[in-house]
Amino acid sequence: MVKAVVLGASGGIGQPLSLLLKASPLVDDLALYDVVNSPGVAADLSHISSPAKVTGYLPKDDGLKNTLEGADVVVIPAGIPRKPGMTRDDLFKINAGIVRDLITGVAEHCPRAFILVISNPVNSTVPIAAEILKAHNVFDPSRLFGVTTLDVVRASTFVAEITGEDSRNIVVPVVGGHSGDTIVPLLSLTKASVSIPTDKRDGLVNRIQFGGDEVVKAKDGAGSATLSMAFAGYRFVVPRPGHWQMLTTTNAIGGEKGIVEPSYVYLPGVPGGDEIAKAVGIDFFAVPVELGPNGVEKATNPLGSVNEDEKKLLEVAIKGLKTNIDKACKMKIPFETRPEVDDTCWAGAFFYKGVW
Ligand SMILES: NC(=O)C1=CN([C@@H]2O[C@H](COP(=O)(O)OP(=O)(O)OC[C@H]3O[C@@H](n4cnc5c(N)ncnc54)[C@H](O)[C@@H]3O)[C@@H](O)[C@H]2O)C=CC1
Ligand SMILES: O=C([O-])CC(=O)C(=O)O
Repeated sequence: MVKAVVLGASGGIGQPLSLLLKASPLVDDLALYDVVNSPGVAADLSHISSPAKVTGYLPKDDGLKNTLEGADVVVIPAGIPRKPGMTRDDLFKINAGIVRDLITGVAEHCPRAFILVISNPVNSTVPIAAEILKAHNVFDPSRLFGVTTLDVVRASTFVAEITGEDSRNIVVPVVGGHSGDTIVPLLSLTKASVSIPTDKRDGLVNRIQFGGDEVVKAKDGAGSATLSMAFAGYRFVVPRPGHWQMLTTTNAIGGEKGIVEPSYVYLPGVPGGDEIAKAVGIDFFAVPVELGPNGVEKATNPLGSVNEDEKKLLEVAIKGLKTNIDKACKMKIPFETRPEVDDTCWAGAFFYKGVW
């Protein structure tokens, strides 16, 4: 039995993601939550002839609790998207509060679920989520994931456009974070081995880093990537058929091993992560992680074999990420009822107090 939850299910990402989850025979129970329209989305999806039972909840009548109880996987695309001219960091103020409230619900009602944070800015919302979970004494770093899969999906697509390969056969490790130059595609480690013309390399890196802006600009005020993000989010939750699959969380819950997917995680808390955290000098960083029934089985370190250009990209990314992580963590407002939080980051305590 797999129960999947989507928080923010009525939105641009939430609806197509919920559709894909409903269509999957691997999901038995699908619970949808939003501040608007979720019962309608659930009623609509419930007519689809696939096994999952679908329910939709609003905040009233203990809606969040009823959504989350018994959840195995909680995907969070709740929050506002960018408009042209905005950075992901500009979303911090509003989305940080939304993520705080939803993660508090997760901590209270399904603390053992795999938590997949899509809401931007991922570089900061994931550290915030970690702090909330810590404040509730239920933080398991192996179960908290910042979803960076769209960067990986874009990398495969854009490399294939240049090389003429089948994009499904191309896997590019994309590390770092999820915004502009914190996104670092390690093209030198692409599998299958491809030949990218030298004069196309910089443009390709830039397109992967700023693929989100391409969509924001094209949508011209109507939001950011939703359909490709739904695909990417689904890919993180449910396995795909075929040899290009990178089996993911539902398989992992089922006990399957050897599932690898890049994700933005709290490195010091996951097996293999300590060494990478020391190498990059920050605690949150996206690397390919191997998943298992308890979440991250192992963080893999591709950084040892990168080329000189990639080393420079990494330096820039680490600097930007440090700022994003510090921003989430530096909100030092001590308060008396604060549960035990470690002294590296107080954002959770801050949120608890309802200051944000
Ligand atoms: N990680 C990634 O790669 C990507 C992240 N995103 C981010 O995903 C987020 C959502 O994007 P869209 O779906 O396009 O936005 P949207 O505005 O279409 O949908 C957001 C949904 O969240 C709901 N919501 C707001 N506050 C809520 C709360 N407290 N509880 C539950 N639901 C709540 C809204 O009612 C709305 O239905 C944005 O922050 C966006 O930047 C978008 C694309 C890629
Ligand atoms: O660009 C945005 O704001 C949405 C996003 O994260 C992406 O498309 O990668």
